[in-house]
Amino acid sequence: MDSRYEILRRGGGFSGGSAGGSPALTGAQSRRRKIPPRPADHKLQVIIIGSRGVGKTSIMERFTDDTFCEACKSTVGVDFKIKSMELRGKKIRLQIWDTAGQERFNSITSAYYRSAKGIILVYDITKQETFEDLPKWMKMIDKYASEEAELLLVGNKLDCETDRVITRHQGERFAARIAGMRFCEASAKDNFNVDEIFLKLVNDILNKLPMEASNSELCNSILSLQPEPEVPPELPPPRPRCC
Ligand SMILES: Nc1nc2c(ncn2[C@@H]2O[C@H](COP(=O)(O)OP(=O)(O)OP(=O)(O)O)[C@@H](O)[C@H]2O)c(=O)[nH]1
Repeated sequence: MDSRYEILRRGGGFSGGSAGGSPALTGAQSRRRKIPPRPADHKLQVIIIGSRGVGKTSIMERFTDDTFCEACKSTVGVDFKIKSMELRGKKIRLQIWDTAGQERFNSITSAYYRSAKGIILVYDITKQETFEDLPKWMKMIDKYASEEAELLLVGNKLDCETDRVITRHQGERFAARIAGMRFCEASAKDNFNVDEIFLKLVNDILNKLPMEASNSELCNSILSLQPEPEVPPELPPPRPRCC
């Protein structure tokens, strides 16, 4: 079959093409359509957990779609989004699992922990109980997640500074007690530190991949979504995992 016909047929019905007498593609269009998308160098899964209403969905949607919903529905079970990103010259296909904060979904959500290479544990800096729930979430991590998973604690809703009840120091102290856990505060609403959460987590995950460790690209790290800083100042340097 004529390869040009193949291209037209696959593209048929899309975006305002005329019904009869298909115009020939220009050389440039033809070339553009033939190029398949570059396959991902790495496919990674990360999971977002934390109590109800802390902003897990909002963080995910701010990162994947740059949107924020003032009154979104509670997640039922598990939802996910995919975002491709460039990091250190590698194409990363990131699958983000957004879990329900309600306890009654724990039996469903726990099934997603095992394959996650990174875990984002979120609390709300304006809600004491979401911080007090953290040990409960750590138990879930200990029980269901891989020991190799990178951990990041996020105090969300930083834009609500006047309603803050959990100090930054409390968040830092909690994270410091968990071997290898990083910490930052963020605002999904104001889009503060959201890209950094994912970039930092993926960067840490890549550092653990055996192939990557010997790769000289490590010396020239570039986080493509954010030209600078490479390591956000909010995040402390990694600590070795030990108890
Ligand atoms: N002010 C402010 N509100 C936020 C922020 N992030 C989320 N919210 C609001 O908090 C509420 C809950 O947000 P969600 O993203 O649905 O929270 P969730 O953790 O996914 O909730 P569950 O699915 O029930 O577990 C919504 O009304 C959001 O608009 C933030 O950074 N600042």
